[in-house]
Amino acid sequence: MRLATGEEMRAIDRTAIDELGVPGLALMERAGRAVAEAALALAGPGGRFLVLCGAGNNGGDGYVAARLLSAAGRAVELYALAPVEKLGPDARAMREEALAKGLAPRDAPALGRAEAGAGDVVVDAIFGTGLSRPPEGALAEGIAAAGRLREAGARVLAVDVPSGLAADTGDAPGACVRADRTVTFGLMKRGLVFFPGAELAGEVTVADIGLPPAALARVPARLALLGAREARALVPRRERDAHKGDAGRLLAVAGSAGKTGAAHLCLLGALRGGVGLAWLASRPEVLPLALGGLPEAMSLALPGEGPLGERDLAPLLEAAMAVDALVAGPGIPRGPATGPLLRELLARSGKPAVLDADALNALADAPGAVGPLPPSAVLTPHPGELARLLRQSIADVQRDRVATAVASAEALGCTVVLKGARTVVAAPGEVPWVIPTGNPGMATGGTGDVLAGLTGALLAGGIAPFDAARAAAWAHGRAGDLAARRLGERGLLASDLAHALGEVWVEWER
Ligand SMILES: NC(=O)C1=CN([C@@H]2O[C@H](COP(=O)(O)OP(=O)(O)OC[C@H]3O[C@@H](n4cnc5c(N)ncnc54)[C@H](O)[C@@H]3O)[C@@H](O)[C@H]2O)[C@@H](O)CC1
Ligand SMILES: [K+]
Repeated sequence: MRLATGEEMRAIDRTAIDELGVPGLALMERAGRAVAEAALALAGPGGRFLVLCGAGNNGGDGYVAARLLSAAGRAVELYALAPVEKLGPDARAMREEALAKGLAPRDAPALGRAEAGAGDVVVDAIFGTGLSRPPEGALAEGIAAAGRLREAGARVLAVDVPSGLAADTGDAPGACVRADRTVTFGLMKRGLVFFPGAELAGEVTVADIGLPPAALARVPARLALLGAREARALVPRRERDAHKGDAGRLLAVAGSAGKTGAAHLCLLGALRGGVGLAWLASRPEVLPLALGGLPEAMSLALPGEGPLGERDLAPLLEAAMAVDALVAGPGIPRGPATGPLLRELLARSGKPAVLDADALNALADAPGAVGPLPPSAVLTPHPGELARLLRQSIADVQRDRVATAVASAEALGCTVVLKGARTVVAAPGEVPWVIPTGNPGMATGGTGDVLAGLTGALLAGGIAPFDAARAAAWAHGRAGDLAARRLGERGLLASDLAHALGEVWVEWER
């Protein structure tokens, strides 16, 4: 599903109105109708509606909703929180129509005295995508009143976005409405997907307000949200006559003394991810500990000790030539020669590869800017790892996660999976995707190792790197969500998540 910014919505609206002849008032009427329908569905029997209208077209939608709710015979209190001179022509016309139908607008002080309770609905039409600075004055009072009325038992329905939310980022620069539901228009907004916006918006629905497909097509999509059906479509069903070779062979370079669990979880992720055959390459003393309880996995001992380096290239390359994909990184022993070894392994084998954790740190250890990798590589950094690769601070990486993921994919020439709350997957020349699955319970040791193994399994199964990365990130988050339902976010272990991948496949194979 495509995600839009406020600026993109304005460009689409302008195209629809100015070039395709769709009357702006018709769009506003449909927007207000969608709000009125959602408000009726949210209200209790006989519930009243308190409609709070601000200074822009968002307020215009509110005036339409108030008129339609009143016409449906429901009790409506209409609050006009901005002077009429501030309204644009469409919103002003809708206000006049509401007044002509007998609605009398009240002011901000009256809202301060308003009361509401269970069954009532507050319609928040104070700010939409036009918010340009933190709310203040009567408009901020409106936001505060919505909060007070919600505490008293009313439900809050946000029009387009919760008022006070920055529609492009999901940040709230000042006071912001907390909604139970949000009806957004035409396209899903970015700010409704990222935190805290995703939390403040409640349940979000996208209403079709009749924007012509030609207007939507005129403004290219720059970000998308991976839905369940889209994720599932990335992973082909297994043929009925498949054998283990078809499901792919994976070589994982993982684990070291003290980090045998990272290798175990990586292999577990790969096996639960459906790989046909999986090998763990590691130092001899690591193998028995890492593969305990994993009889399905095979092993490749890398003789010697200490960090991975030049002398490991020959055995790794030989093993790599016999598999379909590689994973490198979880818990590997890292030294100055590890980065060059991994680059050499990828270049000489030509196999698609997931690079995670200390493989990324090993690349970052090299002096100067980190140069491009083969296009079939998939990097799965958390913000700290990406910051090291890009020679930036973590705050820089996190400031605009989408932009960082896109820029790093371009600079590194391959797929980048920027992990965190709302993982972003980017690849050179592709529209980036946001992954909506997952929960804070996954912020626990080992879940990244599971993702690396799972991504490797999908790569080994022949799925293209960008598709494998997106499907794996989605399924990983979904498995985390399913496991957290049973164990709680607090109780969730990385191994629980790996096993819950089986439940995701049950959903997908239905
Ligand atoms: N044709 C269109 O453009 C349509 C727009 N629609 C609605 O219009 C909204 C966007 O309308 P607008 O661009 O008018 O923006 P808003 O309705 O979000 O209003 C913001 C208004 O308040 C002002 N403002 C911004 N921040 C402020 C602050 N902190 N304190 C005081 N005033 C502030 C802005 O200058 C602007 O006039 C959408 O969210 C959607 O609800 C819908 O009616 C569908 C059609
Ligand atoms: K709003």
